[in-house]
Amino acid sequence: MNILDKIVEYKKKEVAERKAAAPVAMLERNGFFDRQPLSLRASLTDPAKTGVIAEFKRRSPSKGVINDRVSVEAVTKGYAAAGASCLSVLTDGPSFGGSSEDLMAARVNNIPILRKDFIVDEYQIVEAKAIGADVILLIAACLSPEEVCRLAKFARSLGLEVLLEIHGEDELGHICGATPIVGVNNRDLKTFTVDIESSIRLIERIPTDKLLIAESGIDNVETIFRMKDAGFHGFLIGERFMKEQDPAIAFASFVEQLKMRR
Ligand SMILES: O=C(O)c1ccccc1NCC(=O)[C@H](O)[C@H](O)COP(=O)(O)O
Repeated sequence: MNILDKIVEYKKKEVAERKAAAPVAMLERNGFFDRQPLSLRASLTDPAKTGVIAEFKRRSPSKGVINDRVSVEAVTKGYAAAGASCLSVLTDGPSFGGSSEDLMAARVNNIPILRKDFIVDEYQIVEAKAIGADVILLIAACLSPEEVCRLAKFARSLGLEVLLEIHGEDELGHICGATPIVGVNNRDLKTFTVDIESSIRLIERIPTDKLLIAESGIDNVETIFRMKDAGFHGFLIGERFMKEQDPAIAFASFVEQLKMRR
């Protein structure tokens, strides 16, 4: 069994336990449930912003501990102030050291927030709304095409946007009418190999009406410009900033480099 299958197997157990402890009706009473979500699409296409989805990520299966000394509130405020189009906050505990509390702490910011987790059940989408997320991630490698379309439609019925993540050609069939935003993960989540070139090749096969996000392994502005030229509209970046002592300062200096190249 590969690491992704293990994560998903554990996730299903975790969700079943949470469902029993806090039924949906209870989540709907959470403070954030009735707020109007912000739009990732609008933010990504705003020329005043960077197109970067800046991620708060304490650790990962591929890298172990990245940074466990910083506060989610301070880092995400810095990301937002420096021009992030969106925040991505890991809410998975066992593999990434994240939590729902992290996302709620990031909600002090007035830009869209992606709930970064392994979503396998409608319950997690209700949770996402209840903790203040605006966007959810659906990972093709964890779901069938039918599950993607069902979960995406459910998220949209709650006013949330959906980022569908694919990695290889074999996942192109997961794209559907309910998934207008498609992310191409440069990292193979089963082997952790990162390959920017294969993502660039893959986008030629994605319908041209989709908003495209490049994800993972982006560590310099040159890569952003290459990927922009190839047709990507947004860039999800975690470790490049989180590995630094002050991720917000690292992001601000990255943004300066982006501006100089414009
Ligand atoms: O990052 C991992 O090791 C990982 C392993 C298994 C499943 C998912 C994983 N990462 C999730 C992500 O998609 C990244 O956190 C995100 O794209 C940012 O990547 P990076 O800029 O390389 O930190």
